[in-house]
Amino acid sequence: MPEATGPIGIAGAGAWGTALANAAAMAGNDVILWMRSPEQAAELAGTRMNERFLPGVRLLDRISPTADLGRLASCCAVLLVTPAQTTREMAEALSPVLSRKTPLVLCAKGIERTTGAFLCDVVEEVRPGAPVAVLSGPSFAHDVARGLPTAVTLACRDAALAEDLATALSGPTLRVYHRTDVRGVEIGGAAKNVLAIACGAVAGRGLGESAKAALIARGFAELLRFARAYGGEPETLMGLSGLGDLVLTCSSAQSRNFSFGLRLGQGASAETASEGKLVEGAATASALVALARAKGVDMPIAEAVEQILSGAWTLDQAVDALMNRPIKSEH
Ligand SMILES: NC(=O)C1=CN([C@@H]2O[C@H](COP(=O)(O)OP(=O)(O)OC[C@H]3O[C@@H](n4cnc5c(N)ncnc54)[C@H](O)[C@@H]3O)[C@@H](O)[C@H]2O)C=CC1
Ligand SMILES: O=C(CO)COP(=O)(O)O
Repeated sequence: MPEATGPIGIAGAGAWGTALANAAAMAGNDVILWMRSPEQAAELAGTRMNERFLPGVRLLDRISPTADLGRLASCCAVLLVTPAQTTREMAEALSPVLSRKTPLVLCAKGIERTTGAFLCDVVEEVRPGAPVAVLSGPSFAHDVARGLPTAVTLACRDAALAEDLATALSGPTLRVYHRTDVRGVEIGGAAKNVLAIACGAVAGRGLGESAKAALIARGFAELLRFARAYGGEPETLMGLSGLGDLVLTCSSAQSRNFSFGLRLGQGASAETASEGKLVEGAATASALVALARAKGVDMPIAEAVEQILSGAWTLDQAVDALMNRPIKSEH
Protein backbone atom coordinates (compact mmCIF):
# COMPACT_ATOMS: atom_id res chain seq x y z
CA MET A 1 0.00 0.00 0.00
CA PRO A 2 1.23 3.54 -0.70
CA GLU A 3 1.60 4.58 2.94
CA ALA A 4 1.71 1.18 4.57
CA THR A 5 2.78 2.56 7.93
CA GLY A 6 -0.47 4.42 8.66
CA PRO A 7 -3.42 3.04 10.56
CA ILE A 8 -6.43 1.42 8.90
CA GLY A 9 -9.40 3.78 8.78
CA ILE A 10 -12.97 2.61 9.14
CA ALA A 11 -15.80 4.99 8.22
CA GLY A 12 -19.00 3.81 9.88
CA ALA A 13 -19.34 2.25 13.32
CA GLY A 14 -22.42 0.10 12.88
CA ALA A 15 -22.30 -3.66 13.38
CA TRP A 16 -20.03 -4.39 10.43
CA GLY A 17 -17.72 -1.38 10.85
CA THR A 18 -17.19 -2.24 14.50
CA ALA A 19 -16.57 -5.91 13.75
CA LEU A 20 -14.10 -5.00 11.00
CA ALA A 21 -12.34 -2.58 13.34
CA ASN A 22 -11.76 -5.42 15.80
CA ALA A 23 -10.66 -7.75 12.97
CA ALA A 24 -8.20 -5.17 11.60
CA ALA A 25 -6.82 -4.59 15.11
CA MET A 26 -6.52 -8.33 15.64
CA ALA A 27 -4.55 -8.45 12.38
CA GLY A 28 -1.99 -6.11 13.98
CA ASN A 29 -3.14 -2.70 12.73
CA ASP A 30 -3.84 0.52 14.57
CA VAL A 31 -7.40 1.49 13.65
CA ILE A 32 -9.22 4.81 13.47
CA LEU A 33 -12.95 4.16 13.71
CA TRP A 34 -15.03 7.10 12.49
CA MET A 35 -18.70 7.63 13.22
CA ARG A 36 -20.86 10.66 12.54
CA SER A 37 -22.13 11.11 16.10
CA PRO A 38 -19.68 12.77 18.55
CA GLU A 39 -21.77 11.40 21.44
CA GLN A 40 -21.38 7.85 20.15
CA ALA A 41 -17.64 8.35 19.63
CA ALA A 42 -17.26 9.60 23.22
CA GLU A 43 -19.29 6.64 24.49
CA LEU A 44 -17.21 4.12 22.52
CA ALA A 45 -13.98 5.74 23.71
CA GLY A 46 -15.18 5.63 27.31
CA THR A 47 -16.91 2.25 27.56
CA ARG A 48 -15.06 0.47 24.70
CA MET A 49 -18.45 -1.04 23.81
CA ASN A 50 -20.86 -0.37 20.93
CA GLU A 51 -24.04 -1.41 22.70
CA ARG A 52 -26.37 -0.01 20.03
CA PHE A 53 -24.96 -1.81 17.00
CA LEU A 54 -22.82 -4.68 18.29
CA PRO A 55 -23.75 -5.42 21.89
CA GLY A 56 -21.47 -7.51 24.05
CA VAL A 57 -18.29 -6.97 22.01
CA ARG A 58 -15.32 -5.13 23.52
CA LEU A 59 -13.33 -2.80 21.25
CA LEU A 60 -9.67 -3.78 21.12
CA ASP A 61 -7.14 -1.30 22.52
CA ARG A 62 -5.64 -0.39 19.14
CA ILE A 63 -8.94 1.17 18.00
CA SER A 64 -9.42 4.96 18.34
CA PRO A 65 -13.07 6.00 17.99
CA THR A 66 -13.62 9.50 16.59
CA ALA A 67 -16.27 11.70 15.02
CA ASP A 68 -13.61 13.81 13.27
CA LEU A 69 -13.46 12.71 9.63
CA GLY A 70 -10.13 14.54 9.26
CA ARG A 71 -8.47 11.87 11.45
CA LEU A 72 -8.81 9.46 8.50
CA ALA A 73 -6.28 11.53 6.53
CA SER A 74 -3.40 9.63 8.15
CA CYS A 75 -4.73 6.20 7.17
CA CYS A 76 -3.03 3.90 4.66
CA ALA A 77 -6.46 2.62 3.56
CA VAL A 78 -10.04 3.43 4.52
CA LEU A 79 -12.87 0.91 4.72
CA LEU A 80 -16.26 2.48 3.97
CA VAL A 81 -18.83 0.64 6.06
CA THR A 82 -21.96 2.79 5.97
CA PRO A 83 -25.21 1.70 4.22
CA ALA A 84 -24.95 1.28 0.44
CA GLN A 85 -27.26 4.22 -0.25
CA THR A 86 -24.91 6.58 1.62
CA THR A 87 -21.88 5.66 -0.52
CA ARG A 88 -21.99 8.77 -2.70
CA GLU A 89 -22.35 11.25 0.18
CA MET A 90 -19.63 9.46 2.15
CA ALA A 91 -17.25 9.35 -0.83
CA GLU A 92 -17.87 13.07 -1.38
CA ALA A 93 -17.18 13.82 2.28
CA LEU A 94 -14.01 11.69 2.26
CA SER A 95 -12.71 13.01 -1.04
CA PRO A 96 -11.13 16.23 0.30
CA VAL A 97 -9.78 14.39 3.35
CA LEU A 98 -7.94 11.51 1.70
CA SER A 99 -4.91 11.58 -0.55
CA ARG A 100 -5.61 10.51 -4.15
CA LYS A 101 -3.49 7.45 -3.47
CA THR A 102 -5.42 6.21 -0.42
CA PRO A 103 -7.46 3.14 -1.32
CA LEU A 104 -11.15 3.20 -0.38
CA VAL A 105 -12.45 -0.29 0.36
CA LEU A 106 -16.22 -0.56 -0.09
CA CYS A 107 -17.80 -2.92 2.44
CA ALA A 108 -21.49 -2.14 1.86
CA LYS A 109 -23.57 -4.49 -0.25
CA GLY A 110 -25.94 -2.82 -2.68
CA ILE A 111 -26.55 -0.83 -5.85
CA GLU A 112 -27.31 2.91 -5.82
CA ARG A 113 -31.08 3.06 -5.94
CA THR A 114 -31.52 6.49 -7.54
CA THR A 115 -29.09 5.92 -10.44
CA GLY A 116 -28.73 2.14 -10.75
CA ALA A 117 -24.96 2.62 -10.46
CA PHE A 118 -22.65 -0.01 -8.97
CA LEU A 119 -21.01 1.37 -5.84
CA CYS A 120 -17.49 1.22 -7.30
CA ASP A 121 -18.65 3.33 -10.21
CA VAL A 122 -20.15 5.85 -7.80
CA VAL A 123 -16.82 6.15 -6.00
CA GLU A 124 -14.84 6.34 -9.24
CA GLU A 125 -17.12 9.18 -10.34
CA VAL A 126 -16.40 11.06 -7.10
CA ARG A 127 -12.66 10.18 -6.86
CA PRO A 128 -11.58 9.60 -10.47
CA GLY A 129 -8.38 7.58 -10.70
CA ALA A 130 -8.14 6.87 -6.95
CA PRO A 131 -7.84 3.20 -5.96
CA VAL A 132 -11.10 1.47 -5.05
CA ALA A 133 -11.61 -2.03 -3.70
CA VAL A 134 -14.56 -4.15 -2.56
CA LEU A 135 -14.71 -6.43 0.46
CA SER A 136 -17.53 -8.99 0.47
CA GLY A 137 -18.34 -12.55 1.45
CA PRO A 138 -20.20 -14.65 4.02
CA SER A 139 -19.56 -12.83 7.28
CA PHE A 140 -21.98 -11.96 10.03
CA ALA A 141 -20.62 -9.08 12.09
CA HIS A 142 -21.21 -10.98 15.32
CA ASP A 143 -19.21 -13.97 14.08
CA VAL A 144 -16.27 -11.82 13.00
CA ALA A 145 -16.35 -9.76 16.18
CA ARG A 146 -16.39 -12.89 18.34
CA GLY A 147 -13.32 -14.16 16.52
CA LEU A 148 -15.11 -17.08 14.86
CA PRO A 149 -13.34 -18.33 11.70
CA THR A 150 -14.50 -16.33 8.67
CA ALA A 151 -13.36 -15.99 5.05
CA VAL A 152 -14.15 -13.11 2.70
CA THR A 153 -12.92 -11.77 -0.65
CA LEU A 154 -11.32 -8.43 -1.39
CA ALA A 155 -11.21 -7.28 -5.01
CA CYS A 156 -9.22 -4.47 -6.57
CA ARG A 157 -8.26 -4.02 -10.23
CA ASP A 158 -4.68 -3.48 -9.11
CA ALA A 159 -3.69 -7.06 -8.26
CA ALA A 160 -0.73 -6.08 -6.07
CA LEU A 161 -2.87 -3.67 -4.05
CA ALA A 162 -5.58 -6.34 -3.68
CA GLU A 163 -2.98 -8.70 -2.24
CA ASP A 164 -1.52 -6.02 0.07
CA LEU A 165 -4.94 -5.07 1.41
CA ALA A 166 -5.98 -8.70 1.88
CA THR A 167 -2.75 -9.40 3.73
CA ALA A 168 -3.09 -6.33 5.96
CA LEU A 169 -6.64 -7.25 6.98
CA SER A 170 -6.13 -10.99 7.42
CA GLY A 171 -5.69 -12.16 10.99
CA PRO A 172 -5.89 -15.29 13.07
CA THR A 173 -9.66 -15.66 12.54
CA LEU A 174 -10.38 -13.61 9.42
CA ARG A 175 -9.00 -14.92 6.16
CA VAL A 176 -9.18 -12.46 3.26
CA TYR A 177 -8.78 -13.85 -0.26
CA HIS A 178 -8.01 -11.46 -3.09
CA ARG A 179 -9.19 -11.05 -6.68
CA THR A 180 -9.16 -8.44 -9.42
CA ASP A 181 -12.79 -8.99 -10.44
CA VAL A 182 -14.28 -5.99 -8.67
CA ARG A 183 -17.55 -6.18 -10.60
CA GLY A 184 -18.14 -9.84 -9.81
CA VAL A 185 -17.46 -9.37 -6.11
CA GLU A 186 -19.74 -6.37 -5.78
CA ILE A 187 -22.54 -8.02 -7.73
CA GLY A 188 -22.37 -11.09 -5.48
CA GLY A 189 -22.82 -8.99 -2.34
CA ALA A 190 -25.55 -6.75 -3.75
CA ALA A 191 -27.73 -9.39 -5.41
CA LYS A 192 -27.66 -12.04 -2.68
CA ASN A 193 -29.51 -9.70 -0.32
CA VAL A 194 -32.49 -9.50 -2.68
CA LEU A 195 -32.55 -13.28 -3.07
CA ALA A 196 -32.29 -13.73 0.72
CA ILE A 197 -35.52 -11.77 1.13
CA ALA A 198 -37.23 -14.33 -1.12
CA CYS A 199 -35.73 -17.18 0.89
CA GLY A 200 -36.94 -15.66 4.15
CA ALA A 201 -40.42 -15.25 2.69
CA VAL A 202 -40.49 -18.92 1.69
CA ALA A 203 -39.54 -19.85 5.26
CA GLY A 204 -42.03 -17.44 6.81
CA ARG A 205 -44.88 -18.74 4.66
CA GLY A 206 -44.00 -22.32 5.62
CA LEU A 207 -43.32 -23.46 2.07
CA GLY A 208 -40.79 -26.08 3.17
CA GLU A 209 -37.09 -26.85 3.01
CA SER A 210 -37.32 -28.20 -0.57
CA ALA A 211 -38.65 -24.87 -1.79
CA LYS A 212 -35.83 -23.06 0.04
CA ALA A 213 -33.16 -25.23 -1.57
CA ALA A 214 -34.74 -24.78 -5.01
CA LEU A 215 -34.81 -21.05 -4.46
CA ILE A 216 -31.13 -20.91 -3.51
CA ALA A 217 -30.16 -22.93 -6.61
CA ARG A 218 -32.38 -20.98 -9.01
CA GLY A 219 -31.40 -17.73 -7.29
CA PHE A 220 -27.78 -18.59 -7.89
CA ALA A 221 -28.56 -19.18 -11.59
CA GLU A 222 -30.01 -15.64 -11.72
CA LEU A 223 -26.97 -14.23 -9.97
CA LEU A 224 -24.65 -15.87 -12.48
CA ARG A 225 -26.64 -14.66 -15.48
CA PHE A 226 -26.69 -11.11 -14.12
CA ALA A 227 -22.98 -11.11 -13.33
CA ARG A 228 -22.09 -12.42 -16.78
CA ALA A 229 -24.16 -9.67 -18.41
CA TYR A 230 -22.37 -7.01 -16.39
CA GLY A 231 -18.82 -8.29 -16.80
CA GLY A 232 -18.38 -10.31 -13.59
CA GLU A 233 -16.42 -13.55 -13.80
CA PRO A 234 -18.45 -16.73 -13.13
CA GLU A 235 -15.62 -18.10 -10.92
CA THR A 236 -16.04 -15.11 -8.61
CA LEU A 237 -19.73 -15.82 -8.17
CA MET A 238 -18.96 -19.45 -7.41
CA GLY A 239 -16.78 -18.27 -4.54
CA LEU A 240 -17.26 -16.49 -1.25
CA SER A 241 -18.95 -13.36 -2.57
CA GLY A 242 -21.64 -15.19 -4.49
CA LEU A 243 -22.50 -18.73 -3.61
CA GLY A 244 -20.88 -18.45 -0.16
CA ASP A 245 -22.79 -15.35 0.89
CA LEU A 246 -26.00 -16.52 -0.79
CA VAL A 247 -25.99 -19.74 1.21
CA LEU A 248 -25.21 -17.92 4.48
CA THR A 249 -27.81 -15.22 4.04
CA CYS A 250 -30.50 -17.59 2.78
CA SER A 251 -30.14 -19.97 5.68
CA SER A 252 -30.00 -17.91 8.84
CA ALA A 253 -32.36 -15.63 10.72
CA GLN A 254 -29.22 -13.76 11.82
CA SER A 255 -29.48 -12.14 8.39
CA ARG A 256 -31.58 -8.99 8.40
CA ASN A 257 -32.57 -9.59 4.77
CA PHE A 258 -33.70 -13.14 5.52
CA SER A 259 -35.56 -11.98 8.67
CA PHE A 260 -37.26 -9.21 6.73
CA GLY A 261 -38.47 -11.80 4.20
CA LEU A 262 -39.48 -14.12 7.03
CA ARG A 263 -41.73 -11.46 8.49
CA LEU A 264 -43.18 -10.69 5.03
CA GLY A 265 -43.95 -14.39 4.72
CA GLN A 266 -45.67 -14.30 8.09
CA GLY A 267 -47.93 -11.50 6.88
CA ALA A 268 -46.13 -8.29 7.91
CA SER A 269 -46.19 -5.36 5.48
CA ALA A 270 -43.06 -4.20 3.64
CA GLU A 271 -43.20 -1.05 5.78
CA THR A 272 -43.08 -2.82 9.14
CA ALA A 273 -41.08 -5.98 8.34
CA SER A 274 -37.66 -4.33 8.71
CA GLU A 275 -38.32 -3.48 12.38
CA GLY A 276 -36.08 -0.44 11.93
CA LYS A 277 -33.05 -2.45 10.86
CA LEU A 278 -30.98 -1.94 7.74
CA VAL A 279 -32.32 -4.20 4.95
CA GLU A 280 -30.01 -3.62 1.98
CA GLY A 281 -31.91 -6.01 -0.33
CA ALA A 282 -35.09 -3.96 -0.01
CA ALA A 283 -33.17 -0.79 -0.97
CA THR A 284 -31.44 -2.49 -3.91
CA ALA A 285 -34.21 -4.69 -5.39
CA SER A 286 -35.65 -2.12 -7.81
CA ALA A 287 -32.20 -1.10 -9.14
CA LEU A 288 -31.15 -4.74 -9.56
CA VAL A 289 -34.32 -5.58 -11.49
CA ALA A 290 -34.03 -2.46 -13.67
CA LEU A 291 -30.42 -3.35 -14.55
CA ALA A 292 -31.45 -6.93 -15.34
CA ARG A 293 -34.28 -5.75 -17.61
CA ALA A 294 -31.94 -3.30 -19.36
CA LYS A 295 -29.75 -6.20 -20.50
CA GLY A 296 -32.55 -8.73 -20.98
CA VAL A 297 -31.37 -10.88 -18.06
CA ASP A 298 -34.08 -13.19 -16.74
CA MET A 299 -34.28 -12.78 -12.92
CA PRO A 300 -37.73 -14.08 -11.96
CA ILE A 301 -36.98 -14.41 -8.23
CA ALA A 302 -35.55 -10.89 -7.92
CA GLU A 303 -38.54 -9.66 -10.00
CA ALA A 304 -40.92 -11.39 -7.59
CA VAL A 305 -39.25 -9.70 -4.60
CA GLU A 306 -39.53 -6.34 -6.33
CA GLN A 307 -43.22 -6.92 -7.16
CA ILE A 308 -43.97 -7.84 -3.54
CA LEU A 309 -42.08 -4.83 -2.19
CA SER A 310 -43.83 -2.44 -4.57
CA GLY A 311 -47.20 -3.87 -3.54
CA ALA A 312 -48.00 -5.16 -7.03
CA TRP A 313 -48.10 -8.84 -5.96
CA THR A 314 -48.99 -10.72 -2.83
CA LEU A 315 -46.60 -13.45 -1.76
CA ASP A 316 -49.04 -16.10 -3.00
CA GLN A 317 -49.25 -14.41 -6.41
CA ALA A 318 -45.44 -14.37 -6.55
CA VAL A 319 -45.24 -18.09 -5.76
CA ASP A 320 -47.89 -18.83 -8.42
CA ALA A 321 -46.02 -16.74 -10.97
CA LEU A 322 -42.73 -18.52 -10.25
CA MET A 323 -44.26 -22.02 -10.31
CA ASN A 324 -46.23 -21.47 -13.50
CA ARG A 325 -43.50 -20.18 -15.74
CA PRO A 326 -43.06 -22.15 -18.97
CA ILE A 327 -41.14 -25.40 -18.48
CA LYS A 328 -37.60 -25.00 -19.83
CA SER A 329 -34.16 -26.56 -19.86
CA GLU A 330 -32.40 -26.08 -16.51
CA HIS A 331 -29.31 -24.40 -17.98
N1 LIG B 1 -23.80 -6.65 9.71
C1 LIG B 1 -23.18 -7.57 8.97
O1 LIG B 1 -23.08 -8.74 9.41
C2 LIG B 1 -22.60 -7.23 7.65
C3 LIG B 1 -22.93 -6.05 6.99
N2 LIG B 1 -22.41 -5.79 5.74
C4 LIG B 1 -22.76 -4.58 5.03
O2 LIG B 1 -22.22 -3.45 5.68
C5 LIG B 1 -23.05 -2.31 5.48
C6 LIG B 1 -23.34 -1.67 6.84
O3 LIG B 1 -24.05 -2.64 7.59
P1 LIG B 1 -24.10 -2.65 9.17
O4 LIG B 1 -22.87 -2.08 9.76
O5 LIG B 1 -24.47 -4.00 9.58
O6 LIG B 1 -25.32 -1.65 9.44
P2 LIG B 1 -25.73 -0.96 10.80
O7 LIG B 1 -27.15 -0.55 10.65
O8 LIG B 1 -25.34 -1.80 11.95
O9 LIG B 1 -24.79 0.34 10.84
C7 LIG B 1 -24.84 1.35 9.88
C8 LIG B 1 -23.93 2.47 10.34
O10 LIG B 1 -23.90 3.48 9.35
C9 LIG B 1 -24.17 4.73 9.97
N3 LIG B 1 -24.83 5.60 9.00
C10 LIG B 1 -26.08 5.48 8.50
N4 LIG B 1 -26.31 6.46 7.63
C11 LIG B 1 -25.19 7.21 7.58
C12 LIG B 1 -24.82 8.37 6.87
N5 LIG B 1 -25.67 8.96 6.03
N6 LIG B 1 -23.58 8.87 7.05
C13 LIG B 1 -22.74 8.28 7.90
N7 LIG B 1 -23.02 7.17 8.62
C14 LIG B 1 -24.24 6.67 8.46
C15 LIG B 1 -25.04 4.41 11.18
O11 LIG B 1 -25.00 5.42 12.15
C16 LIG B 1 -24.37 3.12 11.64
O12 LIG B 1 -23.26 3.40 12.43
C17 LIG B 1 -24.30 -2.82 4.75
O13 LIG B 1 -24.21 -2.52 3.39
C18 LIG B 1 -24.28 -4.32 4.97
O14 LIG B 1 -24.85 -5.03 3.90
C19 LIG B 1 -21.55 -6.66 5.14
C20 LIG B 1 -21.18 -7.82 5.76
C21 LIG B 1 -21.67 -8.19 7.06
O1 LIG C 1 -23.99 -9.62 4.42
C1 LIG C 1 -24.18 -10.23 5.45
C2 LIG C 1 -23.50 -11.49 5.76
O2 LIG C 1 -22.51 -11.80 4.82
C3 LIG C 1 -25.15 -9.72 6.45
O3 LIG C 1 -26.42 -9.95 5.97
P1 LIG C 1 -27.66 -9.07 6.42
O4 LIG C 1 -27.40 -7.65 5.97
O5 LIG C 1 -28.83 -9.69 5.74
O6 LIG C 1 -27.76 -9.16 7.92
